[in-house]
This record gives sequence, C-alpha cells and structure tokens, in this order.
Amino acid sequence: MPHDHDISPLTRIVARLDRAAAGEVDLDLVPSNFPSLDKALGGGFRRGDLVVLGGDDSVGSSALALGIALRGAQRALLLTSEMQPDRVYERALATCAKVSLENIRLGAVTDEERIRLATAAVSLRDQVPVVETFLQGGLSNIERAVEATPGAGLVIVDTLEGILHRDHGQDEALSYAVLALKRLALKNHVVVLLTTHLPGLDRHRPDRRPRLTDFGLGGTVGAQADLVLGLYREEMYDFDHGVSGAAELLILKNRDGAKGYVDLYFDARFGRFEDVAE
Ligand SMILES: Nc1ncnc2c1ncn2[C@@H]1O[C@H](COP(=O)(O)OP(=O)(O)OP(=O)(O)O)[C@@H](O)[C@H]1O
Repeated sequence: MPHDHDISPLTRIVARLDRAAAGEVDLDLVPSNFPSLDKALGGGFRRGDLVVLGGDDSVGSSALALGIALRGAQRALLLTSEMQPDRVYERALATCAKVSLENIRLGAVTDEERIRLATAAVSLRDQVPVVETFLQGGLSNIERAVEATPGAGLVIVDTLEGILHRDHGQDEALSYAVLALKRLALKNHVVVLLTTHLPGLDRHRPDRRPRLTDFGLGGTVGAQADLVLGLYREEMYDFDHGVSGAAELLILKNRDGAKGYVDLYFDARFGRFEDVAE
C-alpha cells in the first residue's frame, strides 16, 4: 500500500474518505467535541483554518473556547491576553468539576467538591491546554509559541483586541493581524480559533444576534476567516423572557459548508457550555 506522500493530492482525498469509511480518525479534522457543532461542520474544524468566534462583552467567548480545548482529543495551545495561566487553569477545574470559581478562589470548597476537583485535575492531566499569556503587539509572541508547540492541533488566541486595541485608526493593523493568523494556521497546519469583541453590535436593535458586519474591520474577518461563529445569549438582554442558560452559536460564514446555528446551554455558575443535543 503506497504511503500518502507517494500519491497525488486528488488520490489522497479519496484515500482519506476510505479511511473515514473504515472508521479511522481523520487527522485533518480537529473536532470541537460539541456534537451539534461538529455535525454542522462535517466533523469539526479543519487544519489550516482560521475560525473567528465573536460575541458581545462577557457572552462567554473565552469560556466556550476553553470548553472546546478541554473537550478536545488532542492538546490545545491557549494564548490569552486576558489572564495569567493559573487563572485559566482555575477556570478549567471549575468548569470540569462543576465547582464555583468563587469557592475555588476563596478556598471554600466542601469535601465532596474537593474530591471532584482532584478527580478533574487527574482526568484533565493530558488534556489541559498549554496556556501562555501574550502582551499587546504580541503577534510575534504568538507565532513563536505556536512554533514551540508542534503537537497542538488547535491554537486559541483570546482575544484579537489583546493583540491590538480597537482604537480609532487601528483597522489596518488589526486586519493585518487577522491575515497573519490565517497564514499562521496554514503554515503550521493547525486550527487557529480567534476570539473577538463586536464593535459593530448595536445593543438597541431588535435582534442582537451577531451578524458578520458586527465584526468591523471593513469585512476582513468575513474575507479571511474560513469559519465565523457568533455567540448569543438572549438572557443578557431580556431578563424576563430570555430562557435561562440558553445560548446560540451562529455559523455566520462557513467556507466549506452551510450556515446555520447550534443550540448550547451556558451554566454561568461554572462558566460551562453544554451541547443541548447531548
Ligand atoms: N469558570 C467560571 N466560573 C464562573 N463564572 C465564569 C467562569 N468562566 C467564565 N465565567 C463568567 O462567565 C462570563 C463569560 O466569561 P468569558 O470570560 O468567557 O467572557 P468573554 O465573552 O470572553 O468576555 P470578555 O472578553 O468581555 O471578558 C463572565 O461573566 C465570567 O465571569
């Protein structure tokens, strides 16, 4: 049987289909392991893709990105401008053990919670992402960190605004950062999941679900990203009618497939997203 590098690119695609039919893992895919999302994406994210995840402030973009990293079969690299690594690890434990972050910080956990935390710490040992903090202007830090972590299939960059503020007149530099991250995904054959705020979101419009135009930057995100996801939680705006915990992940752009949405549930006590279909 010939090795993949001995055959033409077209034959390689057919061979990949044969392997998928035989139940083998597709190494080009990086599943989110949120079943509804993976189903909508034809199996998961694809290596070489830039995925942009945006939502209103505090909607839970960082929490969802962390949730994807923690569910993943392979170790992820999480680059954050917002927190020290230990804060991310605390969140990871809170999310997985279903223990309140506040209680962990206060050291006020019950014996039962202590056991759950210890169990989560062991079960996450091989899954917890490599976490590094990057500073403003840190595009080169990001590139270095990715090159220094060759095993990571998923690289989370949290947030775009951590690379550069969205100050007036910065659009060109921010657009360049988005383009550079797309190149990074291609060059290193990884998925880059970039979180961002939505400068164009009008909180007074009747439907605050994110739209592609809310990402700003003159359409750069829509043009460069392979997949654009918008996170929406109605309860943030409509306390009386918003169903508690209900979250929608909108597929606003999908280079390889259909647009649509998946239903998620957000448990704010633990910063934990669940797939409603599970
Ligand atoms: N492990 C956790 N336990 C409790 N609350 C959490 C946890 N993780 C996140 N949260 C809370 O969930 C909300 C969403 O947090 P997250 O950091 O994901 O927001 P975000 O969308 O990335 O927003 P921003 O970038 O504006 O901070 C916040 O109110 C945060 O305090």
